[in-house]
Amino acid sequence: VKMDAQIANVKFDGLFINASGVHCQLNNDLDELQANTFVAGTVTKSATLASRPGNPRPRYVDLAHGSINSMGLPNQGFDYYLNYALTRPSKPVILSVAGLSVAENLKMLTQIQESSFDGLTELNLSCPNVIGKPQLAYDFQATEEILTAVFSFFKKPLGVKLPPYFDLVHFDQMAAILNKFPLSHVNSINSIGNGLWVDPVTESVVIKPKNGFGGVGGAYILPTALANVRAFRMRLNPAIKLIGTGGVTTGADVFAHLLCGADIIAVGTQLQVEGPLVFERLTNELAAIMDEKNYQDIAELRGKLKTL
Ligand SMILES: O=C(O)c1[nH]c(=O)[nH]c(=O)c1Cl
Repeated sequence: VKMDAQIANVKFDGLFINASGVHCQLNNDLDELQANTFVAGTVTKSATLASRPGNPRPRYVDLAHGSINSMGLPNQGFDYYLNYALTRPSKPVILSVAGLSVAENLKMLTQIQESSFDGLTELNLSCPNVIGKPQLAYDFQATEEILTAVFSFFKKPLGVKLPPYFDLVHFDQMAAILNKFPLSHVNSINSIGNGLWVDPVTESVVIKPKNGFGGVGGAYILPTALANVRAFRMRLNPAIKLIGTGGVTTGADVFAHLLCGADIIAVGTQLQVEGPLVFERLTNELAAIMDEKNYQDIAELRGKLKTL
């Protein structure tokens, strides 16, 4: 079964990447994914200029049908990941940046522009867990302003990582903004921000930061992820590709994301729970579904979701 995709000048020989934040903080984590036959590319942990320890622990917990996290952007610092991208990969590396200010984002993007990096860059506009900082992409004016500033000098392929939206008018408004820019891709969705999990035994929250509020991932968020992928596919210029992230735990979930229009599939919580073997399982489960339906190539079904 033919499973590949292209975003800008970057060819992915397969469908699967990790979701940023999972299995991608250190070189060894990234190398392990790069070496995995069923992984088509890797995304680095979103970087800030300086390295960060992140929020106090416990800051990640697996739940019955997903996860909750308030990591707080722990990362090795931007240079570490740029260096990895420049020296190590056999497969595409997507460089994720999440500066704590517009200026910090512009600084990192300038360094990428001036470097020999020729892969994809992803501007994370949706981290929900930096205390005191909003998820930038919920502010439409600020989003348009930062993208205008970025594209005034950044000439390499650039995508954005978006939070989930929950209102059709918001899809219209955000897509109208994004369509103004020569984006390589949109990665939708990030975790559903500021969920809360309660342990009835301890009568307590389960993560320490932010009084227990954190981004929700995993099966809980699949319907929201599918809606966002579909909504943006229906609204964005076809030249803007889609990375479908959120809620993928089975081959059927992958198939659903593809029907909604995803070009590439990112796996987060299920990768955290199951480890890199998840990619072989998802590949096999998807291939079985495609065989059963007599599809030879993903291109035959991508974006072809039917309505009633
Ligand atoms: O707390 C985090 O590090 C984090 N956690 C998320 O669920 N999404 C993000 O984009 C980030 Cl940056």
